[in-house]
Amino acid sequence: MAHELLSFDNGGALAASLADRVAAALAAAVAARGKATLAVSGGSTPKAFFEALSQKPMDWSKVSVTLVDERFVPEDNPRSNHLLVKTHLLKGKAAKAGFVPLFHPEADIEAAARVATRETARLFPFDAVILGMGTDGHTASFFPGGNHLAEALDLSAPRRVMTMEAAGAGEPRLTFSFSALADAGLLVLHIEGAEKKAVLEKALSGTDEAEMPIRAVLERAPAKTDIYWAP
Ligand SMILES: O=C1O[C@H](COP(=O)(O)O)[C@@H](O)[C@H](O)[C@H]1O
Repeated sequence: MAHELLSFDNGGALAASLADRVAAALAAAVAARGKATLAVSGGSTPKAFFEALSQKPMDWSKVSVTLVDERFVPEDNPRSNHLLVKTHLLKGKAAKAGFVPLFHPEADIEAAARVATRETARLFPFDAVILGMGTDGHTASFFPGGNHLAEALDLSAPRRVMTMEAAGAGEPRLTFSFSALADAGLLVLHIEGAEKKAVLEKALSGTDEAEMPIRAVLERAPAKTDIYWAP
């Protein structure tokens, strides 16, 4: 499907613009259906965006927030994406939002994925999904060499939370399937820096999704992907 590159002078300008855009999408969903759903990424890139979004006035009590992917670690682990969102987004005006975690303290990660699939089923389709991208071309936890990559990228498979292990992933991961993310009302890829711009250009110049899973989003997502970039 189509994608569009939106370039900004700096990360602050990007964060402000993206926060305006996401807040408008969530407010429109609340006005239309009485509720809104948002799935965000972890990593280092989204902090300024989270801070800006947390201050947007709207009826946050009607908004459910979740993660596109999570490490199989509890919320108090410094590498937890939940901790990142709690610290930078679920505060200020956004403190009233509901948070739906992917991590659950089950005996094993497959059991946690089953619980997360059940607990997140009411969120689809997402009103807004904000993806990130690693310099290896992964997005969500769709990692090159991931043990469940082909199933995760299958758009005809049911929307669900899956497990993923990969050499580049560190801990075992929980991730929404591509089918759960790809038809969002607003689908954004948020990347910053010259290195990620070069990774994006490489992704756009080829077709092998196993090499660079971000290509699935750029080429096959039914929703248009808006790429927010700043140096
Ligand atoms: O592992 C992850 O990394 C990507 C990108 O993170 P960044 O630190 O380079 O911004 C992120 O999109 C994903 O949610 C996260 O789990």
